[in-house]
Order: sequence, then structure tokens, then C-alpha cells
Amino acid sequence: MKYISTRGKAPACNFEQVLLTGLAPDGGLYVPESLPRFSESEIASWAGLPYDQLAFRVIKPFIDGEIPDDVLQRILSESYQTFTHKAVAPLRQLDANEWVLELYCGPTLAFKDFALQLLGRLLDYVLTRDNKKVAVLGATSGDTGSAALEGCRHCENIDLFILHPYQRVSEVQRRQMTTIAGDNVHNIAVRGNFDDCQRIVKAAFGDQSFLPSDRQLVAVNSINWARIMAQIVYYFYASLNLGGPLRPVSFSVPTGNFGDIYAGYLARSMGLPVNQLIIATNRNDILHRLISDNEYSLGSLEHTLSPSMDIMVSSNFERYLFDLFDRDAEAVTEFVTGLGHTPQKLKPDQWLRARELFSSLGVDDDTTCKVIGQVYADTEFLIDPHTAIGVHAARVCNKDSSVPMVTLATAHPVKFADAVEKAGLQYPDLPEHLQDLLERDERYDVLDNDITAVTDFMQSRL
Ligand SMILES: Cc1ncc(COP(=O)(O)O)c(C=O)c1O
Ligand SMILES: N[C@@H](CCOP(=O)(O)O)C(=O)O
Repeated sequence: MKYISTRGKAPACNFEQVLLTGLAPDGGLYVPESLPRFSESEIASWAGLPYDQLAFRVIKPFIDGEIPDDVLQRILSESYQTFTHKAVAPLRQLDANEWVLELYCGPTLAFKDFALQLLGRLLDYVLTRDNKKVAVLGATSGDTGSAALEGCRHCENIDLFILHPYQRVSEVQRRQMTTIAGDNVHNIAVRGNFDDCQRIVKAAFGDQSFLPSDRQLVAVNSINWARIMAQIVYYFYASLNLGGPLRPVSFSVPTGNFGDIYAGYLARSMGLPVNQLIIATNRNDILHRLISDNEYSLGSLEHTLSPSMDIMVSSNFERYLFDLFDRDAEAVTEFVTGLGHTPQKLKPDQWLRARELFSSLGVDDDTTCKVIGQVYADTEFLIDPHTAIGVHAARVCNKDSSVPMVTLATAHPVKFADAVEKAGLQYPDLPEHLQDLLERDERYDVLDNDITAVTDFMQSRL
């Protein structure tokens, strides 16, 4: 399997090369040159498989023999053993044909654990085998950071640098990162927002001259292909548990960096019958504005009750545009780089194709809290604000109530006290392994919103 850049000016890579990087050298994102496709009968034969074994079948073609099958199987089994629910990704029914897929049973209580438990182990395997050291650099709006630290911190060959926007993540999210001990763990609060953190990360990938000569940067954000690859699996899992592939399923996906819904788009492209894919955003609704009005323009990034989705520049949208523009890398580059200066528009046929595939909705904080309250009143099930946005969008955008509608429940409500309390509900207890989280010592540095401040800091710690 070869991976190529969406900007068309970087050499093609194999799996291990994309695993050990982030952005391509031309600033683009890596995508498979061609996608594996599974037949209906092959997908049907996977019904009833445990999560890790299903993951093996979905992921194997992307790794293409570069990691021996028995090693991959062991790594997958260990990755999903860390989850507290035996089903790994249990489905919960909200109404007649309405479901949520609980993706927060991993160690850090958000869907990021699905990919980062795996990514950490894959990196550990490759780096130990090759006796190589790397610096992991990631930006987080709250959840990727702790999942990356939890997934990678045991690897002696990795130094971890995680940027979060200062005072813009919830207290539980911040403490999940800043209370992790270890000389290889470096938390940086940037005086800016998530887009600033992500911009700094991308700039650092573009010029790695600040690193010691024996080091390279590796991404833990969804710009790293391995993140997306792991997230494809739970679309197959949900579908197989709801009668797929013999009947289609629809998904509503709380969306920020467009990684999760892009994984759903790929599952569909690989042969999974998916009816609707709904982009559910908060007030930072650039993607909703594009789908509904063909207006792709930056606004000011707002702080909302769903802070993990306070994102304006959605990295992975570029991967989808690459397909939408029939893999015309120049057109992608022009569209994506143009966004910084002027609003962009899709051509009418492109916009139509995007709207045929995606529905969308932007949801404000008041509605988010109302939905948390409503779902709790109807089912005694407490959902987090990101999931609430997904549930609301699922209800508003559903085009066919005979098709099962699954909202991805992307995080545990215990991470978001503000939203739970504003919804008028009792804040749940922290799970056992985080019981003393609020008493643990924190360790982080606050830096200016400036690339050099961050790269100088990294240089001083490596
Ligand atoms: C809880 C939660 N929900 C939804 C999202 C959005 O996912 P994506 O960035 O893949 O669109 C995020 C952040 O990525 C998140 O942390
Ligand atoms: N919501 C994320 C933001 C980063 O997204 P990623 O999927 O690209 O890592 C977070 O919580 O950190």
C-alpha cells in the first residue's frame, strides 16, 4: 500500500513511513493511493467478531504486511483490553431506531483512545525494533492530549509535547494531561485557541531544524494516517451490530477536525452501506456553512460548552476535498491555502456531490444543554455536550426513519461539568481510576502563541 500527499508534491510513502510522520513535506496530508474494498459477503462474514479481531480485518490491508500479522493481532488485542466495557464500543438504544455508539470506554474517556491506544503500541513496536527515538508533537482541544499521553508515555523512545489552548479546556481534561508523571511528558498551555496550537504543530512539521539531528517529529493528531485508519473500524462494528451490511445504517458525527466523520466516509467507500453521514458542529460551524450555503470562510473561534469541537480549520477536510476534486492536488492546494485570505466556494457540481453525501447542522450551547436534559429525562442516560450535538443533528437531519441512526458518543460527560450543570443535572462521579484526579499535582508550562516559543522550549527539553 502506497500513501500519497493531497498536495501532490511529496514522494509516496509506505505505512511505516506515514506512521512515523505527520504532515507530508509539501504540507499535505497522506492518503492511501487506493482504498481496499470489501464485498458484502466478506463484511457479513465478520458478524459477531470481537472488536480487536474485526479491527485486524479492516486494518490489515492498510498495513500491507509491513507489520507481521501475529504482531498486529497482539497489538490490537492489547490495545482494546484497556477498555472497560467488554463490547469495547457498546451500542445504546435511545428510541425506536435511534442509537448511540459509546466510544468513551477507553482509559481517557473519549473516542481518541480507539486510535491512540493502538498508535502508541505501533510506535513502540517500530521504534524499539529500529532502536530509534522520536519527538511526538500534538495539539489538543482537550481529548487528544490525554489519550496520546496515555497511549505513548510508556514508550522509552518517545518524548511527548502536547499543546493545549490556555484556559480553554475543561478542568478534568486539563488535569488528565497535566497530572501525568514522566520525564518524557511535556504539557504546554498556549496563550491562544486550538487553531493556534494546530498551526504551530503544522509549522513545526514544516521546519524541523530545531530538533537534534537524530530526532524527527511524529504526529498524534488525526493528520497522522494511522489515527484515521483505527477510527474506520467502529463504523463497521456498529453497522454489523445493527444488521449491516444487509441493511444500511446512518451516522451522526460530532465534528471538529473532520477526522472522525472522514473515517466514516472511508468506511462507506470501502463497501460499508452507509445511508447518511451527518456533520454535527457547535457554533464553530464552518463545515455546516459550507454544506448548507457553499460558504467556506473563517470566523472568529468561539469558546463553547463543547470545547473539544472549538475548531475552525478542520485538517482532515483536505483529505475529503482531494477526492471531491477528483484527486487534483493543485486545486486542493489552491482551495485550502486560499482559505487564509478569502472565503472559498465549491463548484456547483462539487457542492451538489458533497450535499448528496453529507447533511449538516450547527448547534448552539442552549440547545446542547436542552438535549442533554431531554435525553436524560427520556432515558436516564447522561450524554456529554459533544454527543448531545450529534443527537440533535441526527434528529433534525434524519431523512429516513426506517434506517437505524447512530450518533457517535465521543466523550464521557464527566469531562464536561459546565455543560452537565447548565443542563440542570447532577455531575456524575469520576470513574475509579480518576477518583483523586482533582487532588493530584499538576505540571505544565504556559507559553506565548508563537512558533519559536514552542520550538525553543522543545529544543531545551530534548
Ligand atoms: C469529544 C469530542 N467530540 C468530537 C470531536 C470532533 O472529532 P473530529 O475532530 O474528528 O471531527 C472531538 C475532537 O476531535 C472530541 O474530542
Ligand atoms: N478534538 C480534538 C482536537 C484534535 O483533533 P484530532 O482528532 O486531530 O487529534 C481534541 O480533543 O484534542
